[in-house]
Amino acid sequence: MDSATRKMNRLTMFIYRNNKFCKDDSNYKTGHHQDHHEPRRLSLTSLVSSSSVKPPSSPTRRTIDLGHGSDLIYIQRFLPFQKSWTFFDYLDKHIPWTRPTIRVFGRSCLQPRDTCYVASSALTPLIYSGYRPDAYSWDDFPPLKEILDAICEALPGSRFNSLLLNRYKGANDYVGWHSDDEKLYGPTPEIASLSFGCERDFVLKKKKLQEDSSHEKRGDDGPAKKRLKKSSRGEDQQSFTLKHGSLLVMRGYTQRDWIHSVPKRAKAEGTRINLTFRLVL
Ligand SMILES: O=C(O)CCC(=O)C(=O)O
Ligand SMILES: [Fe+2]
Repeated sequence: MDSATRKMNRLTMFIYRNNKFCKDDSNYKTGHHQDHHEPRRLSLTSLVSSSSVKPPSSPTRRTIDLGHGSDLIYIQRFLPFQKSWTFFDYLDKHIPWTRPTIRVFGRSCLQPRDTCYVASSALTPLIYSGYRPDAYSWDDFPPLKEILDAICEALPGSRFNSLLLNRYKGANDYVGWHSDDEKLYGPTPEIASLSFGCERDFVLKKKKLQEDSSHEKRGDDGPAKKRLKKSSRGEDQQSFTLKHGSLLVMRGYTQRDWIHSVPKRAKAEGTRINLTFRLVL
């Protein structure tokens, strides 16, 4: 075989393997995504220099009316698959993740996931579960600005100036029942939630009138269940599997009238990174 043929064969193999991978995106469901190293030809510099974050054709957008002025938008393939892995790797490596001690139901405990907070300067600080994260600057992480631009383009008229990042390092990491109804977001916050990596369930449950309005944030499942009247599945509960590269937007009175959680899932072995963009008023 001459060298030109060898070159051609290598090129054909490269194209074949990449296409095969693009079509087969099933292996990240349980977080076994080691294959994603194969097609990552995009350099990190292209993360900030190219404008290819925008999907080539507009992905399908589902609106879910929760009733009484609450609704959700779900866009499954908001970011392209491989680009999403490039973001995942950047965030996994470059975000200064911490696992803080928080207070839940009067007790101190380690937050069951890693976190980081990014916000524009001089905003009212965020405090949840007795924890006040230091805010990093958007300038520290240029790819986050790129993601923010893509979200703003998809949601005309929406504004975001802060971002809470969460990293779930396997099946036992979770976020308990809570709503993001802190005063600093106003009465009808819009929260845009972008997911990367291992798929996890995101469950919403309608608040009951009996619920104690001063409930603590992001607790474990037990006490929240006790305070809530038993909720029948159906209209009062919604569940989504948040896919790699997907965008979920919570709007209207969703934070006032609903609680949400990402429960532990034995089969979710891989790492998941979630970004929630918010507007501090
Ligand atoms: O990880 C998620 O999908 C949700 C995170 C969340 O609810 C929060 O940070 O308030
Ligand atoms: Fe939340």
